[in-house]
Amino acid sequence: MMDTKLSRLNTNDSIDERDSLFSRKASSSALSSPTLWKSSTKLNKLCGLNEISDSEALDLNALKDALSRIKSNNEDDILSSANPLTTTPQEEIVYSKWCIILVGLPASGKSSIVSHLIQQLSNHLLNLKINSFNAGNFRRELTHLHQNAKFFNFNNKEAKKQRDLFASLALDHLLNSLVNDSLDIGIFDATNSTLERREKIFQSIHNKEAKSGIKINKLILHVKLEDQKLLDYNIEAKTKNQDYNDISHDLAKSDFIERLGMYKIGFEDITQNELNHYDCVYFELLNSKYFKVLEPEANEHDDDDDNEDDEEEDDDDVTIQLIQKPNDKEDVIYEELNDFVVNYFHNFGESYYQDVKNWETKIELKKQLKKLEL
Ligand SMILES: Nc1ncnc2c1ncn2[C@@H]1O[C@H](COP(=O)(O)OP(=O)(O)OP(=O)(O)O)[C@@H](O)[C@H]1O
Ligand SMILES: O=P(O)(O)OC[C@H]1O[C@](O)(CO)[C@@H](O)[C@@H]1O
Repeated sequence: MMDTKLSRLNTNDSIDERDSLFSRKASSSALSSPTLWKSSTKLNKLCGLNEISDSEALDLNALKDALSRIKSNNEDDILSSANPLTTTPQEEIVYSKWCIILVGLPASGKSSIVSHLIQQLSNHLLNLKINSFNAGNFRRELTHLHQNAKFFNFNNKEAKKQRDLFASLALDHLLNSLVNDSLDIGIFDATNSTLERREKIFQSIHNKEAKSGIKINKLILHVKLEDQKLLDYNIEAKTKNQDYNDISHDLAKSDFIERLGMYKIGFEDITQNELNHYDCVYFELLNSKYFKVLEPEANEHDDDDDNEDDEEEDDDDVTIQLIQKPNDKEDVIYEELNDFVVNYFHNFGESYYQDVKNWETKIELKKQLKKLEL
C-alpha cells in the first residue's frame, strides 16, 4: 500500500452537472413512442405517486418486445445519455473495449460522477466512443410514469422482476453497442445493489465475449457516500429529478428518502470474496474525495493485511489510498480511468463541495430570516 498526494490536472473546468443526465431528454424512437404502449392498459395505471400507493405489474411481454426492438435497431440510441458519438474515418483510433459497472445507493452521486467521467475522457481521448446506459432512464422512458417508493421494496417480487428487466435492457443495449463497435466504453449506471444482480452482469458480459470473440475489460466503480451533509444536498437535488415532475417538494423528498431506505435494507456490499470471482478492476470513490483501486491480481490479498497507518485520512490536505499501485498498463483507457479516480476531488469533487457549502449557508440564512420574521 502507498499514499499519494493528489495533483491537479490542467483541465479544471467549472462544473455544474446537477441532474444533467436526468434533464437530457431522450430522442424520439420506436421505444419512446407512446403508440408502443397503447395496448398495455396496465401501464396506464402504474404507480402515479398521487394516484395509487403500490406498484402494479408491468406488461412484461411489451418490455420483452422492446428488448427485441433494441437488438434489431442499432441506431436507436434513445436511452443512452452522453455526447453524440462521432468519428472521422481517416482518424479512427482503435481503443480497447470497457464495460464500467456502477455500484452504489441512490443519490450517492453515480450519475454525476459518470457525467464527469465522460467529460474528462472525451476531452483527453480523441474520438473515443463513450456513453452511459442508465437503468432508471429505461424505466422512466418505458413507463412514462412515476414509480413510488414501494416499487423499490426488495421484497416486492414483481417490482424486482421489472427493475431487473430495465437493467438488463440497459446492459444489453450497452453490450451490443460494444461488440458492434459503436462504443468503446459503456457505463452501466444502476445501483447494482445485490450479489445476484452483479453475478448476472458478469455472466452477461462473459456470454457476450464468448459469442462475439471480443474482449471486454471490466471495471466496477463503487460510489459510496457516508457524509450526511453531502447526502442531504443530494437528496434535495433528487426531489427535482424526472421521477418527481408535478409532485410537491415535500412529497418528493419523503418518497425519495423512503426509496433510499428500501435500498439500504436490500443493499449487499461488495466483499473481497465476491471480487475474487470477477476478472475486473475495482475502483471505489468515497464522498467524491477518497479512492481505492484494486486490480484483479491484488484481489487475493486480504484487506486485513493493510497497514493501519496507511489508512489515515487527512481532511485538510487530501490523501488518497491505494490498496495496490496500479501496474504500468499500456492500455490508454486504463490509464485515463485511473487518472480520473486519482484526481477526481481536485478536478470535480472540490467544486461539488463548494456547492454543498453554499447550499448550507443559504439554508442557514433562510432559518435566520424566518426567526427574525417571527
Ligand atoms: N460528485 C458529485 N459532483 C457533483 N454533484 C453531485 C455529485 N454527487 C452528487 N451530486 C449531486 O447530487 C445529485 C444526486 O446525485 P446523482 O443523481 O448523481 O446520484 P445517483 O447515485 O446517480 O442517484 P440514483 O441512483 O438515485 O439515480 C446530483 O443531481 C447532483 O446535484
Ligand atoms: O435496477 P437498480 O440497480 O435498482 O438501479 C436502477 C434504479 O436506481 C435508481 O437510480 C435509484 O434511485 C432508479 O432511478 C433506478 O430505477
